Amino acid sequence: MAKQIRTIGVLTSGGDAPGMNAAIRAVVRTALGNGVKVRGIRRGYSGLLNEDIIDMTARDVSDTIQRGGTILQTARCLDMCTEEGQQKAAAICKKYEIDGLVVIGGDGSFKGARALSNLGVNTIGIPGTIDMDIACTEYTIGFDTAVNTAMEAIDKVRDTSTSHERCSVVEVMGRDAGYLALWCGIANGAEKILLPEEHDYNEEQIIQDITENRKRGKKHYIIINAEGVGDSANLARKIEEATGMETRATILGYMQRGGSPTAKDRVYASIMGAKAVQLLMEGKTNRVVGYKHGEYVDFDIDEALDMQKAIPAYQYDIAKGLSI
Ligand SMILES: Nc1ncnc2c1ncn2[C@@H]1O[C@H](COP(=O)(O)OP(=O)(O)OP(=O)(O)O)[C@@H](O)[C@H]1O
Ligand SMILES: O=P(O)(O)OC[C@H]1O[C@](O)(CO)[C@@H](O)[C@@H]1O
Ligand SMILES: [Mg+2]
Repeated sequence: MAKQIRTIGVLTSGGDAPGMNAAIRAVVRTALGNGVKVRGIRRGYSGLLNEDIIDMTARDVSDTIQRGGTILQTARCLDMCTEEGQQKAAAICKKYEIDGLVVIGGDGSFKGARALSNLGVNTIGIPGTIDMDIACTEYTIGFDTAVNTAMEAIDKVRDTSTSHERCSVVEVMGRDAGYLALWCGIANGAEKILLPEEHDYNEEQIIQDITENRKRGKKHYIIINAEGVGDSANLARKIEEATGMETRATILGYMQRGGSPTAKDRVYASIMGAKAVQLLMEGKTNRVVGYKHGEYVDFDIDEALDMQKAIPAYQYDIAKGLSI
């Protein structure tokens, strides 16, 4: 029979994502509603290693569902990538009598969760990342807010680009993943989308395309460039030199990760947060919550991390076809 869970820990890790607070709230209230104590771990794995741990009540998460960022703070913690750091983190969980840990973050954070699971800490991951790069789930908390924020910003860039008949290189987040760039590319009707996953990015071809577009009477040329491709200012300079079309680079940056979560992010976060606690209460460990084929599901973390996710070629091709 599974050991009864008396205390649950919760932390957020990696880049913050809108909806993380809704997930924390759901974890806290589902646990407390089932007579389980909650310890909030501040600053991700860094806070765990520094024993930055607080008891949480239902009131601690009042008035947070609508707030961006994470009330628990977050961090990227290199020590957690070492065996020594992982052993220490597991020992601290035991010291604070944490029978189950909920980790809200991206693929990197899940690797830390897997390490803790292997060291005997029951751990469940919730996908919270604006990158949407977790293969086992069709949705990650934060993506909808981020893509809508970026889309609205790019609409504004487009207005001024059209008015001045300029080219704009707009850099969106995504160091390794191009989902945000692809979605903005389609939603904003961009002429070109540059993704970290596509290695066929060809400056000559972009320059030729811009020249042909001008001949066809297009008033602007919008390039959505993912952070992983980067170098937007340099690309803008080269385009201007080669085509004579005034070209500006706009880096949207952290505005994409901030802001109040959309209804979609709040709802997914609330359900995933509650499900994570239910899994721990069933004695499960080393699982990650996901959303697949219209249902909330869970996967083994090892299997989830082994799954591959590629940019859908079909969607990318359609985006190209619509940009004529
Ligand atoms: N291989 C690993 N083993 C143990 N812990 C890891 C490992 N990789 C990452 N982590 C931990 O998870 C933290 C967050 O990872 P990372 O910076 O990749 O962000 P993420 O969770 O993928 O989120 P996002 O990509 O949305 O910013 C790292 O700072 C580190 O503490
Ligand atoms: O500057 P930071 O905090 O390392 O974050 C940048 C990275 O994190 C993400 O924003 C995801 O949170 C990636 O898209 C990006 O590459
Ligand atoms: Mg990641």
